[in-house]
Amino acid sequence: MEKLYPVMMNLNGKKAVIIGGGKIALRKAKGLAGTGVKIVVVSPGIREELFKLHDVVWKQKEFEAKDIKGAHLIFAATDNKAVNEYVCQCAEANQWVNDTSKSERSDFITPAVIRRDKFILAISTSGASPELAKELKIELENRYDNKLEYTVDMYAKRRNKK
Ligand SMILES: C[C@@]1(CC(=O)O)c2cc3[nH]c(cc4nc(cc5[nH]c(cc(n2)[C@H]1CCC(=O)O)[C@@](C)(CC(=O)O)[C@@H]5CCC(=O)O)C(CC(=O)O)=C4CCC(=O)O)c(CCC(=O)O)c3CC(=O)O
Ligand SMILES: NC(=O)C1=CN([C@@H]2O[C@H](COP(=O)(O)OP(=O)(O)OC[C@H]3O[C@@H](n4cnc5c(N)ncnc54)[C@H](O)[C@@H]3O)[C@@H](O)[C@H]2O)C=CC1
Repeated sequence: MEKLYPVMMNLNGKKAVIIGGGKIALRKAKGLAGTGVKIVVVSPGIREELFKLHDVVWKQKEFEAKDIKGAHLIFAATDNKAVNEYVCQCAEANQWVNDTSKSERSDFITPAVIRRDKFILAISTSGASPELAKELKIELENRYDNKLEYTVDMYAKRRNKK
């Protein structure tokens, strides 16, 4: 695989479509929540917690190609790998797809994340071991504690004075 490029995205006003309404769909939606992105979930069934999330619109149906029209980000998160593969096939070349069941098929992947307001630490193994990314996150959570919010604000203030 080619090397991956890390980036922090401003998703305000963009559209993300998640195919599937289960555990992994919920995890991806939680990561997107609060970014200002419009989240559409396409799935015959949906977890209650996902349904209740802010900014989520649920289309109760099985996936069809037209469901990803106009989407900037697409998450193929069904428990059916053939459906996930079909989602990838349906995407236009200028759309970004994350196949949660097959990293090599993805245009982007989501890292393990530590967030302290403006401070964001993203940890990735380039898809090699999500489990390790999660373990490292847990290990680093104490090192980068809530105080960091204030440290960032302090540095930002000092910077703005210049
Ligand atoms: C490529 C990637 C694509 C993507 O999902 O974006 C991907 C892919 C896959 N994950 C799989 C399995 C598991 N994933 C987790 C957990 C997490 N997975 C996350 C990210 C990523 N997972 C991306 C790479 C990240 C990197 O750069 O390293 C985390 C970090 C963040 C997040 O989910 O947003 C989140 C931790 C959240 C946290 O911080 O707590 C666990 C453990 C658990 O759930 O507790 C397991 C079970 C153990 C195991 O299998 O290792 C499978 C097999 C599926 C199958 O069996 O079919 C695939 C498919 C494949 O490998 O091809
Ligand atoms: N990337 C990651 O971090 C991980 C990815 N996975 C992958 O994610 C997949 C999903 O896992 P879970 O969310 O736990 O499964 P789940 O069983 O909780 O949810 C599956 C969802 O897919 C929906 N679905 C099924 N067929 C569909 C169709 N044709 N169109 C639209 N929606 C459809 C179901 O209604 C259900 O809501 C797994 O099969 C696995 O391959 C699993 C673990 C971690």
